[in-house]
Parts: sequence; structure tokens; C-alpha cells
Amino acid sequence: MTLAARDLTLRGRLANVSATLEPGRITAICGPNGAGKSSLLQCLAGLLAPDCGSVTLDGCDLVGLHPQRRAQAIGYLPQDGAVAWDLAVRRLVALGRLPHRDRGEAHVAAALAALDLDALADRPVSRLSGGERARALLARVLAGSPRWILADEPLAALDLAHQLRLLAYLRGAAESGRGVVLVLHDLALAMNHADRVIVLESGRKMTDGIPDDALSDAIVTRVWGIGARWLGEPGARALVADQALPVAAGPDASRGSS
Ligand SMILES: Nc1ncnc2c1ncn2[C@@H]1O[C@H](COP(=O)(O)OP(=O)(O)OP(=O)(O)O)[C@@H](O)[C@H]1O
Repeated sequence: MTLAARDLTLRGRLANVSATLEPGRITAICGPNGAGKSSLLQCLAGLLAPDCGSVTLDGCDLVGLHPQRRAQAIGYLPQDGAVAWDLAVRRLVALGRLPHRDRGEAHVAAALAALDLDALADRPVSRLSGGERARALLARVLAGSPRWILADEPLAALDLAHQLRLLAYLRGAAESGRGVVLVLHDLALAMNHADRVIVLESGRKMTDGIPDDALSDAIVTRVWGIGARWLGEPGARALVADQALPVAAGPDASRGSS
């Protein structure tokens, strides 16, 4: 029941990235802009073919898996949030059932409720706010009840209450045996809510482990180039970040240092 990347290499984007992801856990993929997070997630979803390496689902290469079976097993939320047609929210979410070729009304209703969209179900997507649209797109993924939920920045546009509500849903999904993989820029969300964190830098895997280790002060300082330290208790940590550290040996290296 694993989703496994082996030596994934994609020129200019990923370099020899391997990771075996287990269901039942929330895994966060973190890293600076351009580190390769979205590229890795797209490879794990079977939507981007690596130059070298492979992704397997339960031991089967994703390349050889029928697209319908792959879409049934893996739900993917892209980062951009584009919507091709101006459908009502309920119809957009129902598109998540396409891989199953059924109406799946109970699944659609559950996804609408999970994302607090009942009051907006009949509204056209063009008349939603950015965060409401983000919730509708995620509900479409959940309506497919995939065994793996792969989401690129699913929390970025959500207010705090909806973030916590979605995280509780994802925790429940993991506890019921599904796999959850999230690209997250918010390191505190990754620290407090993920079971495992993979940190990428320049297309390479820098750390991979429990949040306290993979996102230690030293790692955050080194990879993100900021002065950083964690405060608080496990599960409720906050990151205090100082100014960006000067870029070594660059023409601006003397600026902003103290
Ligand atoms: N379609 C593409 N073709 C070629 N290179 C790309 C393409 N998309 C992204 N890249 C490059 O690949 C690298 C990794 O991009 P990717 O989008 O995976 O990073 P990311 O970690 O998700 O970044 P961000 O945090 O900014 O969303 C970047 O250097 C980017 O410029």
C-alpha cells in the first residue's frame, strides 16, 4: 500500500529523489521556492514523467497503470487553482467522481460538508472568493475518495478556522488508512500537523523524518537562509524568523547583516 519514488531525476527540477510514503500518515513536502516540491508531487501523482527513476503504487509502476485506475487511487490538487468551466460548486465537486463513472452522491455531499461548502453549493465558481474556490477544488479531490490525497498548498488560501477544519479532516483520512501528502510553505503547519517532513533544496532531498528533526532550527536556517528558532510545545510550535541571512559572497552579502 505504499507510494514510492525511486531515484527521481528531472532535469533542472529534481535530482535523485527517493522516498517511500506510507498510508496512515500525513507527509509534508517543504522547501524554498523552486526547490522541486510541485515537481515531486506531480511525479508522485503520475502526472509528470521523470527523466530517470520511477514511482510505484503498491509495487506497480505508475507509468503502466491505466489512467482511470490511477485517478481512482490518487487524488491530486494542483497549486494554481484554475477552473476551466464556470460550474456551480456542487457540479464542480461532482466531477471528482469521473474516475469512478458514478454520481457518488454521498461522497459529493460528504466532500461539500467537509469543506464547509453547503451554503455555496449552488453558486457558480466565478462568484466565489479565492479561498472558497480553493475549498471547492479540494472538495472535488475528496469527492473521488482516493486512497492517496496529494495536495499542493491546500491551506494557503484558507482562513485559520478552515485550515484547522481541513487538517482535522485530513488527520481523519490518514487514521482511516489513507495516505496524505501536502506541499506546505507554512513550516509551522508542517511542524505541528505532519507525521513526516521531506525537505527539498535545489531539487535534492535534504532531510526526511519526524518534524522535529527534519525542520530543526539548524535545517531551517541553512535551507531557507533565515535566522530561525522554534518556540512552544510539541504540536503547538511557532517559528520565530529573523531577517534573511546575507547571501554568501554575493554583491549584496554585506547588506542586512548584523
Ligand atoms: N514546466 C517546467 N519546465 C521546466 N522547468 C520547470 C517547469 N516548472 C518548474 N520548473 C523549474 O523547476 C524547478 C522546480 O520547480 P517547482 O515548481 O517544482 O518548485 P517548487 O518547490 O514547487 O516551487 P514554489 O515554492 O515556488 O512553488 C524550478 O527551478 C522551476 O523554475
